[in-house]
Amino acid sequence: MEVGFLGVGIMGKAMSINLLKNGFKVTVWNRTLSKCDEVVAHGASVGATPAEVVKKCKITIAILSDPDAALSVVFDKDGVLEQICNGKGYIDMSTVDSQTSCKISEAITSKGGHFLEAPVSGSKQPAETGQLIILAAGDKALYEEAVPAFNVLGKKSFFLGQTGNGAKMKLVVNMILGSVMNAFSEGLVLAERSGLNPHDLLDVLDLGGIANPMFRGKGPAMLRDDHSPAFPLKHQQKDMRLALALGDENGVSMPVAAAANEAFKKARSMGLGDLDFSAVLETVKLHKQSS
Ligand SMILES: NC(=O)C1=CN([C@@H]2O[C@H](COP(=O)(O)OP(=O)(O)OC[C@H]3O[C@@H](n4cnc5c(N)ncnc54)[C@H](OP(=O)(O)O)[C@@H]3O)[C@@H](O)[C@H]2O)C=CC1
Ligand SMILES: O=CCCC(=O)O
Repeated sequence: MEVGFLGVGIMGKAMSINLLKNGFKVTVWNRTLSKCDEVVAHGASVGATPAEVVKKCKITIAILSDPDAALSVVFDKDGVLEQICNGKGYIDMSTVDSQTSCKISEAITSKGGHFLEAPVSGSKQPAETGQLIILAAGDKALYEEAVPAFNVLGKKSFFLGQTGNGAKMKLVVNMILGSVMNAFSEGLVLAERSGLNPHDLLDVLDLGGIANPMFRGKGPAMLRDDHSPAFPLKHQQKDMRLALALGDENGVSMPVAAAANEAFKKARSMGLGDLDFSAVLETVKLHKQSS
């Protein structure tokens, strides 16, 4: 199957290379075109614009930073809308809000195209190893058509119904993720400042009821102040912001998520936005009591 791929950032690069390794033909585009080189080295072709990719491919996948980026590649000059038509499918795997997804869906379908949103849970390593969790919603027929690709990209795909449900599910998951990361960061600093060995804390956590792959995977690196980006903090803050807006729309009080969002905003203001979201740890370390 020939697949178009828009966006070869951390996720898109890993996912498009994974498709190539599993026998798919892939045509890639990235705003910064030079970033396509590594994917081309694995056998991809390059399209000069999103429109050119859509013209060439029956199905085009996108995974871009945020709502502005997702809208831009569809609506701007040389964008997806210029070539989408009857018989072609567009799958947006970016993490955006449901309003953005619905706006894109309406535009695609008004041109006769098919639209599926399919944000993913899981990060850089699951993207490299095909272990993502795919949260799809929208056009069921396009979902069925995309299952062979989803089976390469992920360990499990969910079809969640109407457009917007995938976006909402992803935001709920990442709201929890971001809140937990803040509590974990506070725990690491509290352990150290109160005279405990934080490595012992990691061992204790790993044996208990709140053991999880994130503590296990990121904890040791965080203790080394290594925040090499797998999931950039600026994207986690965007997700907290969008999840809080979803809370507003639905009258859900989320004081924990609101506090976590403030910590991520603080981290961004400290210039940590391009580091992993674990760098929120640095905001906890800022506060040192003077005796
Ligand atoms: N990293 C992770 O662990 C996960 C990320 N996600 C989500 O996936 C999406 C991508 O994440 P990730 O790969 O980490 O992000 P990156 O920051 O690594 O990549 C972002 C991509 O978006 C492109 N982009 C940004 N702005 C624009 C624009 N205005 N027009 C066109 N292209 C644009 C970038 O192009 P350029 O190279 O030119 O800047 C790049 O291709 C985000 O929505 C994120 O929340 C979901 C699950 C996990
Ligand atoms: O959206 C990003 C999710 C990152 C993760 O699941 O570790």
